Amino acid sequence: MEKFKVLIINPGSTSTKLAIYENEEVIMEVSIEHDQDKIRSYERIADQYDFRKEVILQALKEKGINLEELDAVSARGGLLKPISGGTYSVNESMLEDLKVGVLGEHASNLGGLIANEIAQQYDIPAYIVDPVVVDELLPIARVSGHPKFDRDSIFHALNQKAMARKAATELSSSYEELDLIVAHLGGGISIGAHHQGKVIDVNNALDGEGPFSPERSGTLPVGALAKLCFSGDYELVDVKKMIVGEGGLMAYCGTTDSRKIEEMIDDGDEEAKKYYEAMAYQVAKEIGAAATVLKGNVDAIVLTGGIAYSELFTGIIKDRVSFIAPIDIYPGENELKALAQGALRVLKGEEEAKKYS
Ligand SMILES: Nc1ncnc2c1ncn2[C@@H]1O[C@H](COP(=O)(O)OP(=O)(O)OP(=O)(O)O)[C@@H](O)[C@H]1O
Ligand SMILES: CCCC(=O)O
Repeated sequence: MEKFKVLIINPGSTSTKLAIYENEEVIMEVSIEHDQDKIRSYERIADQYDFRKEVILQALKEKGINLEELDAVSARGGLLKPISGGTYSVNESMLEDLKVGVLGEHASNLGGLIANEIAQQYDIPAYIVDPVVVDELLPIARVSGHPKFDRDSIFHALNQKAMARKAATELSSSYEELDLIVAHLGGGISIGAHHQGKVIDVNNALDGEGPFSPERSGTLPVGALAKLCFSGDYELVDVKKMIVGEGGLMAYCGTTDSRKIEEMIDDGDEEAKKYYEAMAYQVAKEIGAAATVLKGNVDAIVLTGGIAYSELFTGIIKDRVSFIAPIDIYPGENELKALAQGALRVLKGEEEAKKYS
């Protein structure tokens, strides 16, 4: 069997994760935690380009990786224009959009850019796989409630699709044949209705939709929010932070770390208990909504992301949604493997790389 060696790059807000895969096997994996003061010293995420690239190259050097042996680079990226799911070749239009942040700033914008530079140097292809802007929404799901606003699909597409494929394998079926609900429970929370391989509805996890999460507000009462915006007490930047970064558990309990919240609950903190349960309640409610999108035909509900490690949290959700379908719990995320698999499907000729335009 032909062997392919792929460098994987996954830039997150506080860390950069790297791996080398030889076909499905991990040869090396490392998570580089960045100095937060250093990260904050850059005005824009795009300004971190040189810093992150150097850190990556240094880490690969320290691990003794010979970049000449690589067959491809696969990266997480980015806030591009809406696209369907799959593996994309990094091309000029994509690089332009990642540089200017066509849909906004996100750490994953750096993925395609850095992958491209390394790939060019070694004359190999660079790919991105299932970026956060994967948009497979049904036309009806795009309607917001006012013609001035459309609903956008921004979510944990890479991990949701990887875990949906895993669930399909365990059901001895294929992703394209099943109807699944996938709840990614991380710093942000997204709940996707997957219908035969397409995410036909999902909450926009980066812009105040869906359940609240450790660091995000989710949907807020819109009239009260409009009033607050015009109170004169807040700038746009403050309100944006309430929605993403400093909303949700952070605003209620002062931490985004669910493990700390559980310690607070163990110590008898009733407020922490109320808000943690409320977050699980909102997740369950959104899963119920996704079940209606799938008209009740749900083969499985998948719970994933960091908080899926918590038996307390998943227990509250299970209690409310187990009547809908069997529940599979795949804690954490498998984004590095998903990036490798996306590139491998193309390198092995099982899929053609899509073109971004
Ligand atoms: N064993 C655990 N038990 C409970 N919660 C946990 C556990 N491990 C991680 N978490 C929680 O998971 C959350 C972070 O999840 P994750 O690492 O998936 O998010 P992220 O990668 O930072 O953000 P995102 O998933 O939105 O990209 C935090 O609230 C963290 O406390
Ligand atoms: C919603 C996209 C991924 C994230 O930043 O949480």
